[in-house]
Amino acid sequence: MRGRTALVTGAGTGIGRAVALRLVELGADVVGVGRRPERLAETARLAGERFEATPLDVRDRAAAAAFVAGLGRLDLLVNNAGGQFVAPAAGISRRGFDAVADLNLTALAALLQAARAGLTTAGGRVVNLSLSAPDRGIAGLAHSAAARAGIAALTRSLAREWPGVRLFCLAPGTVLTAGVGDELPPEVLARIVATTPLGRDTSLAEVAEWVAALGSGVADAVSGALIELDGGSGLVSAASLTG
Ligand SMILES: CCCCCCCCC/C=C/C(=O)SCCNC(=O)CCNC(=O)[C@H](O)C(C)(C)COP(=O)(O)OP(=O)(O)OC[C@H]1O[C@@H](n2cnc3c(N)ncnc32)[C@H](O)[C@@H]1OP(=O)(O)O
Ligand SMILES: NC(=O)C1=CN([C@@H]2O[C@H](COP(=O)(O)OP(=O)(O)OC[C@H]3O[C@@H](n4cnc5c(N)ncnc54)[C@H](OP(=O)(O)O)[C@@H]3O)[C@@H](O)[C@H]2O)C=CC1
Repeated sequence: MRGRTALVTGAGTGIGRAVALRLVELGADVVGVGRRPERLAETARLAGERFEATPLDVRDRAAAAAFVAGLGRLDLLVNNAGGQFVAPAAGISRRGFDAVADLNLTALAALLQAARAGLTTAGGRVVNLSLSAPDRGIAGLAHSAAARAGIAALTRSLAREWPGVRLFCLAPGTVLTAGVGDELPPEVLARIVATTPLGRDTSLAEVAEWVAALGSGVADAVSGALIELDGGSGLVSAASLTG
């Protein structure tokens, strides 16, 4: 990855940090964004000088577009920033739905639009993080499942429209980050993990390695693909986070 520039959103925590560190380890120059400067600063401390942190809210369209355009040539874009709250659909207000749809789909689409020229110049690659099997429905996550299914469709559509740019949708199942621990009680996470065919979670290192591999060019015969990194959980049943 030496000599290549990567942008990782949500690089201050969890999956985003692990991805940023792995890419730096492989020689890339990594730009990491997120809202909380102190989280990004910790990633920078761990990563060393080839990581550059910029506080940015990806939902701020103007700021995000200007920032991405300023990067110029872009070899790899990792759209990892995301999140939601767990609630039954009946308890999700219009504003709540909009907030989650915006963060996980609309803002991501806008960032891709802003990065198109830089990606095209580089013959670059994109990894969009989604969530395992949203198309089967996830009870307690209607807003996010809808947005995440949209990411896969967006990935496929842009793969048709942007010649020379490879786009992938990487959909983990359960990755035991602090972020997911704040959202879901341990017994719910244990139940989801136990019911996956492989009976296991997905490690941070595995997600980071997949992103690095897709970003490195080993999968350059592929574009538009959805890769479910979930121990097979999407195969067995629609998930429920509400019991
Ligand atoms: C098959 C395998 C499967 C595998 C399944 C694997 C397990 C799950 C995998 C998922 C993993 C992860 O995502 S890990 C990442 C975990 N971390 C997170 O997701 C936390 C991030 N969440 C957030 O930051 C926020 O919730 C975010 C979505 C961005 C919204 O932030 P905002 O500041 O824009 O929102 P706010 O202004 O606070 O609120 C906007 C509206 O949302 C409403 N709202 C906010 N929280 C609410 C709540 N708990 N219940 C109802 N409504 C809520 C508010 O009342 C507002 O509506 P009004 O009242 O009408 O005004
Ligand atoms: N952990 C899991 O089991 C799974 C996670 N995922 C997805 O993978 C991604 C990373 O998850 P994980 O590391 O576990 O969770 P985290 O909560 O640790 O990561 C989310 C990251 O996104 C950043 N972020 C959130 N909102 C914004 C915003 N508006 N602008 C810029 N950055 C933002 C956060 O930083 P800050 O708050 O500082 O802005 C944070 O670094 C998420 O999209 C998540 O939904 C998918 C499947 C499973």
